Amino acid sequence: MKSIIIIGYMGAGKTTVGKALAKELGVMFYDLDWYIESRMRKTVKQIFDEVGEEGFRQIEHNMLHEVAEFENVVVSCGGGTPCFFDNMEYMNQSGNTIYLKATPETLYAHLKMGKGVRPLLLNKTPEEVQVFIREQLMQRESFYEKAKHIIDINVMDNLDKVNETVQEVRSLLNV
Ligand SMILES: Nc1ncnc2c1ncn2[C@@H]1O[C@H](COP(=O)(O)OP(=O)(O)O)[C@@H](O)[C@H]1O
Ligand SMILES: O=C(O)C1=C[C@@H](OP(=O)(O)O)[C@@H](O)[C@H](O)C1
Ligand SMILES: [Mg+2]
Repeated sequence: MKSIIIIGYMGAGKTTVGKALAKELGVMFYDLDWYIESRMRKTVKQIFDEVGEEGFRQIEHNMLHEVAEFENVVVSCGGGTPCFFDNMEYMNQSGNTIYLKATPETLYAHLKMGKGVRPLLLNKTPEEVQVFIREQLMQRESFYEKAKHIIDINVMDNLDKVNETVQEVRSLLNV
């Protein structure tokens, strides 16, 4: 199986869906943020604090090249991964890319439920976060839409939807 690479904005469910998909397929799962954290022995937040977003993007680019070398795996990227360097073209060459596409409202609802720390969203009021998501999604969409496959994620009010998305990916890729 060609590796499956999941992309999309923060809160789309890349990590959640990727993990469930890999489990079902019985293949290894790599979340790029987790991979970075274990290789650097620092959290994503610590990396942002120490070397800024620019430093993080360089590390992310390097680590992407490590995980994309693995065969027969599922990889979940960070929301910004496709938008820097030639990462998107590189991912399209290395595997089957899938964009989990969601509305700003769904993304915000997911992010509010989740406990994960996202440096780009810190120190903002709820209103500011919603505006930020809408604006950044518009800037990033053209990168995301280069993915080989796009799956629309509707408002997800329960985790059964994760399984629905996993089945959708499987039928799309015939895996
Ligand atoms: N299909 C879904 N239904 C409900 N909640 C979801 C779904 N997918 C993700 N979530 C929740 O949204 C939050 C963000 O998901 P996550 O997988 O971390 O997104 P990403 O990796 O794209 O930023 C998590 O708290 C997760 O439990
Ligand atoms: O969108 C982004 O620029 C980022 C998304 C995060 O990953 P998730 O999309 O899994 O939250 C993480 O890589 C970092 O906080 C930056
Ligand atoms: Mg994630």
